[in-house]
Amino acid sequence: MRLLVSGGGTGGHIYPALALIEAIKQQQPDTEVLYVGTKKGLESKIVPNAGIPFKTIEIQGFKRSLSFENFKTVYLFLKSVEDSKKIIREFNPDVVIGTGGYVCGSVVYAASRLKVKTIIHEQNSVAGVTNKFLSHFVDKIGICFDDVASEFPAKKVVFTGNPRAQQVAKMKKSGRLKEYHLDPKRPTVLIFGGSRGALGINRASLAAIKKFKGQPYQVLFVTGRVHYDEIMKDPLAKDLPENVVIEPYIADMPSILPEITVIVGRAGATSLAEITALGIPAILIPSPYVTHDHQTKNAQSLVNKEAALMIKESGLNAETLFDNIQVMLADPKKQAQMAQNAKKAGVPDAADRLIKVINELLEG
Ligand SMILES: CC(=O)N[C@H]1[C@@H](OP(=O)(O)OP(=O)(O)OC[C@H]2O[C@@H](n3ccc(=O)[nH]c3=O)[C@H](O)[C@@H]2O)O[C@H](CO)[C@@H](O)[C@@H]1O
Repeated sequence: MRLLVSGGGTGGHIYPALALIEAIKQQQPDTEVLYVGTKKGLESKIVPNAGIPFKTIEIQGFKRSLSFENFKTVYLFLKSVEDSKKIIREFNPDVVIGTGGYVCGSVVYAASRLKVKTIIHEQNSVAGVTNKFLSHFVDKIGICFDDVASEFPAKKVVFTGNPRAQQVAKMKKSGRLKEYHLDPKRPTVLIFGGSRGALGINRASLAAIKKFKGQPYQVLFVTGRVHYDEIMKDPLAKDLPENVVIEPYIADMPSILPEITVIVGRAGATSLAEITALGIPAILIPSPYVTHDHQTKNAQSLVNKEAALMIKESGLNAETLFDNIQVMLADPKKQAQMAQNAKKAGVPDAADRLIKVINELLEG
């Protein structure tokens, strides 16, 4: 099979694509893959590092108000559709898959104009702007939350779950925490604010560091690459307690997740797919800065199943962060129940489900 994938901007759109590619290559080793992203998005680092052929186009998102920038955006969109067509003609894919982010808008649209088979994957409980636009042109739409189905043409929608879940579900404890100078035998709290880090979570975590001192658990606090230097300059990050480690980014998150006792983080859809794939108790702090507040909706779906706790960003500070961690760590019964509930919400065969959609589309 010749597979062209596009999705980017943030990790939440990139890692599902990489997980899908990994699963397809396992099942159909002669598959040829090309990934199309932008230079500016995280994909320009993550995808070549994963050894996947990568090409870029130039694109930018629309501003909400009428502005000169929007004319530039329209120009860039039309140009990027032409550039995408060139790449598609050269690569000659059997199918083009978009996993979200502005970049896949141009690529998948161009593919549909060239009559190439197309699929989009929507990770969230609220449809992204790009996927909503593309839903009129594509053949199939893979979703991860039932709620989002009503936003798309019904006959195209298939519930697949997020392929990243399958990649993570098969991971076992491997002692990798040692690489971060942590003890794999000690309960571990992982704090991170999605793929780019989150200022609010970073501030509260920084202010909570002194409280973590002497606790029976250890804390791996991941700041996000762009925030790391600033955090490390802060006096609160000096003389860290022996049980706190600060890192800018975890390149191979699936390898450490099985060793994590509790996750504190945003409620990005791909993070939630990982949490539910393994059944990790979580304290979720949804980003209030995303379209239609979709992270609150993502998080609420787990809270309703008693699979996670939620703190609103407006109520987040060192005390609420620390107190929620204490409550969770002090109650193994609650942890186990939450883990079980989370796992029930997981879709550990999501990549296989999406591959089935691809195969059926190609056969049909
Ligand atoms: C601000 C924003 O627009 N966020 C969106 C973005 O979030 P974001 O890109 O943060 O996505 P998610 O939280 O869903 O996923 C983050 C991904 O990055 C990985 N990771 C994170 C930190 C790290 O150090 N190493 C690492 O590998 C996680 O394991 C996970 O696979 O895409 C998600 C999926 O469409 C949406 O639900 C989010 O609302």
